[in-house]
Amino acid sequence: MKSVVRRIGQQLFTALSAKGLAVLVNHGIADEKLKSVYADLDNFCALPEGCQAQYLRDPMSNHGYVRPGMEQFDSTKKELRHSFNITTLSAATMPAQEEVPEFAKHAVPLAHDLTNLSRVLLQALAYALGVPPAAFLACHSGMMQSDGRNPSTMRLLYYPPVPPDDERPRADDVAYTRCGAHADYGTFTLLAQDSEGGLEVKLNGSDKWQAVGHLPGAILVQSGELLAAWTTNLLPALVHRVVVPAGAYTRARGRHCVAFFCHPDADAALPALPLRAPAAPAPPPYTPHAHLTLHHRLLNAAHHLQKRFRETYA
Ligand SMILES: O=C(O)CCC(=O)C(=O)O
Ligand SMILES: [Fe+2]
Repeated sequence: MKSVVRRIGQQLFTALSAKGLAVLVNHGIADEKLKSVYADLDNFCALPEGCQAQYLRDPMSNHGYVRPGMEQFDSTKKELRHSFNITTLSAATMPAQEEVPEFAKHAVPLAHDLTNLSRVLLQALAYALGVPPAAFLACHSGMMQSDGRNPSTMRLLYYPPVPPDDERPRADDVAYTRCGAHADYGTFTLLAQDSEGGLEVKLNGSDKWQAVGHLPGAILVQSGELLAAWTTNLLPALVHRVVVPAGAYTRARGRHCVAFFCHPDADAALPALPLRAPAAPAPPPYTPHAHLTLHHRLLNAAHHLQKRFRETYA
């Protein structure tokens, strides 16, 4: 088992250091589990606003429903996106049985699966970086423990169909997008998506957006800002966005995905990296929020996260 995890670590390190992105196959999470939560989120989005309002995101815990426009990465466009952030697994904080019958029943096991998968990847990465796997794992011990010690979040996302240009009132002369450019804030993000497409990334060193193709059943691993800061950019954060597809047919369809944002515990001090690393590559040309110094980010992951939330949530 240990040698398998080591090998995964080597492959993950190679992919994340070259691209900030890795593709996982044979991860053991059945597609049906994802389809079930996609359907539950559709049902939640179809509820009357008054009913949804009980579940609006709580800024303290980051848990809850985020309506389109409430979180913006790109202030120049309207971001058409519904999210349901899950940071605690208590059924009382999820849509009730009478509203979306199996929401909690589907979401909780999926959150456990993604937590377990994250734990394997954390150990694998630790081997590759030369830090003690148990210590690195211990820095993430509060993931999905529902006790407020760790900000890791499973987010269900639904991007509704985009209104066709000719049906948009002139006064509403606003450009739409699905998700503006950003890098995620934590250690890494696991991303499972349906086959609709639209995800684009800037691979390390390039200023060009590249579409990420859809590999059925695969889960993407995207490195986050905290991992980049901790490794002094040996593993650069992946800048990504979700664009509106070009064709009228695909624009008229919704897109679903599940993102699992893996973060360290709020009070964790990450183990020091051994100085075996080669010289860190130059930072990517697009460095969002460059005013936050590396030093500051490293010392205070919790403040870093709160700052990002202030920047993006209305
Ligand atoms: O929908 C996606 O594929 C990505 C969503 C995303 O980047 C985010 O919520 O941070
Ligand atoms: Fe993201």
